[in-house]
Amino acid sequence: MPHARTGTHGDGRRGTPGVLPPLARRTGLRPRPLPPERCRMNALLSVRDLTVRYPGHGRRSAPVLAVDRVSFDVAAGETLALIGASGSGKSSTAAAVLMLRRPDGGRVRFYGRELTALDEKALRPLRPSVQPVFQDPYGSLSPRLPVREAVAEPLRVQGRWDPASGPRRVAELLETVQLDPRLGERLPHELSGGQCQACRHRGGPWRASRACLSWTSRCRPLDPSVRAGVLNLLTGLQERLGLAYLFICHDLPLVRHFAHRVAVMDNARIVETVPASALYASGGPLARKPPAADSCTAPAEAARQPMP
Ligand SMILES: Nc1ncnc2c1ncn2[C@@H]1O[C@H](COP(=O)(O)OP(=O)(O)OP(=O)(O)O)[C@@H](O)[C@H]1O
Repeated sequence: MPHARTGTHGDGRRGTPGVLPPLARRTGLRPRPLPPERCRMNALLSVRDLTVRYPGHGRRSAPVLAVDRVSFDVAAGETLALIGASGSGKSSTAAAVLMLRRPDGGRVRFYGRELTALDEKALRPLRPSVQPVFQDPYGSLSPRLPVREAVAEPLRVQGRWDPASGPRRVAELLETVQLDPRLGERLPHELSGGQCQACRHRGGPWRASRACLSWTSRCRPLDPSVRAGVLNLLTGLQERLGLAYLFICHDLPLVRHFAHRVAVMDNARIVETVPASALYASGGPLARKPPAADSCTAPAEAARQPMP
């Protein structure tokens, strides 16, 4: 078995403070190591020929082909960013991967199980391992439950709640995500957006040693230090637990920093997959067509990603 190694991004980011990318310097984001070699060889999430169609509404509107035979892999410990112009099919891809919407074609294989072949009942136990993190952090927490209850909920659901040790474990977990345990008494609307996002990850260490998180987010411009905190938290969890992330975001500098690879969607297809460090490189996907300040573009002329 090959020896696991910690790599670099090829641009000298790891472990060399003098050459940290500007975004990391400005925001306090941690530099990202590449996933170990052995992890990159094993796809945790494998998507093949994924297809999503929406029916037309009424007699005049035609059906929409939102995802057209999309294929990609994400390894344990790896972040794959999905970028592309608005309407290119990113959210529909994420929804189908998460099986929130049954795909109309193709296969989704997660941790060796073919999700697309399972019915709802068989999917249920796998759901905690494939988690979305939505752009609205408030919407993912019950508005009426104090934060400590939201944190305790996975343990209760799994029948693992121990009244003697439970409160201490909740406090420890809040500390793990860098929240003062006293915040546990508050309701979600009494927390900042970043604090809510941190709570949303409460189940991570308990729920799954492997998880696929889809951040179906436009990375709303939270306070940069809060956002850096959330992303550092995600990075820490990924390193500790070998999580795979599918990261959907319009903030390209952030994508370049946070992701290992980037898949570019255009008109329902993945047209190119490149290392994140190549995002702005000469001849790279975005070098050909500079992105607008708040959005991203996809090269229409690029060939479809070949199937492995
Ligand atoms: N429920 C729906 N019914 C019909 N068409 C839909 C539906 N949801 C999305 N679409 C269409 O599918 C296509 C892909 O939409 P999708 O939301 O996946 O794109 P996106 O890349 O995530 O866009 P954005 O970056 O704006 O969120 C678009 O043309 C959109 O209008």
